[in-house]
Amino acid sequence: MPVASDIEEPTTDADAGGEGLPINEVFYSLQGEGTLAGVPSVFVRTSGCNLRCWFCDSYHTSWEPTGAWRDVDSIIEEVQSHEQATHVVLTGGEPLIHEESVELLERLSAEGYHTTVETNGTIYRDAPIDLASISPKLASSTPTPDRDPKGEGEWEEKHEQNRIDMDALSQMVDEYEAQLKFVVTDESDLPEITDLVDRVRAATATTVADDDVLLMPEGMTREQLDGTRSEVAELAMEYGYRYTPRLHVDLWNDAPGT
Ligand SMILES: C[S@@+](CC[C@H](N)C(=O)[O-])C[C@H]1O[C@@H](n2cnc3c(N)ncnc32)[C@H](O)[C@@H]1O
Ligand SMILES: Nc1nc2[nH]cc(C(=O)O)c2c(=O)[nH]1
Ligand code: SF4
Ligand SMILES: [Mg+2]
Repeated sequence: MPVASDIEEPTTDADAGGEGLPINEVFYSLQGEGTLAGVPSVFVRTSGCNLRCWFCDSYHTSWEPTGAWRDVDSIIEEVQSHEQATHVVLTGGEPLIHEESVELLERLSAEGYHTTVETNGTIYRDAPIDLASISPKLASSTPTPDRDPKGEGEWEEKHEQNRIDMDALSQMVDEYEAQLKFVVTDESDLPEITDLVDRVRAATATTVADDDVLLMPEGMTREQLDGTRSEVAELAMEYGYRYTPRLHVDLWNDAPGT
């Protein structure tokens, strides 16, 4: 499976502008999260993010964005090289910070692919998205000085201000088939989740069923998930929400390109 290091020379600043999209990695795997878990899929990971979750499992797309600028043709070509795949997952970083993601999705859709977009739900774009896999960020994601993986809390305020945009979130839920996939650190996250789900329900014309709400245990390694998955599974049963595993972590731990 191709990994980040297979992609030309990384740029140091994925926000710096260029032709096409800053791509951190393209790889073929099983969708590990959400309602399509287990489906063979090609992942296209853009670089750059408007948030900075302390726990981000894609550090080199957020805290230290790296990648190579690639045109849409070359990305499509690499996707098509995985001949068995009918599903493509566009992720990041935050893929919807890039206007060019719309063109990529249009081309993928025209080629007949099912498209999932993994997004933090803060930016709305009009694009052929078959599944909006929205992971709104909770207060427990905020990089306070004691949890900052890089600096001393410089991102705390910006992250806190930008992590929820109700207009973008509601529009996404209204326009696309959507799942709300929350990263759960412990039971203290649940009141915020129920409140946010209520607010989304009030703001949209769409029915958001309890099983459109997914609780995903926080953890980027098997060892970390060992500390969260049982509690999160119990919370899903208690609240009537859906549990999603992190199948890729269970299968391959934190290996690159999985
Ligand atoms: C790296 S993000 C990229 C897409 C988008 N920026 C977002 O956050 O939804 C992909 C998925 O991984 C989740 N994620 C990131 N770090 C995680 C961690 N340590 N444990 C569990 N899920 C994590 C995110 O919430 C999101 O659902
Ligand atoms: N196998 C696998 N499934 C995933 N689902 C969402 C992912 C992501 O990073 O967005 C992801 C990922 O990184 N790997
Ligand atoms: S929003 Fe997504 S990519 Fe950005 S820091 Fe959080 S988990 Fe990472
Ligand atoms: Mg991932």
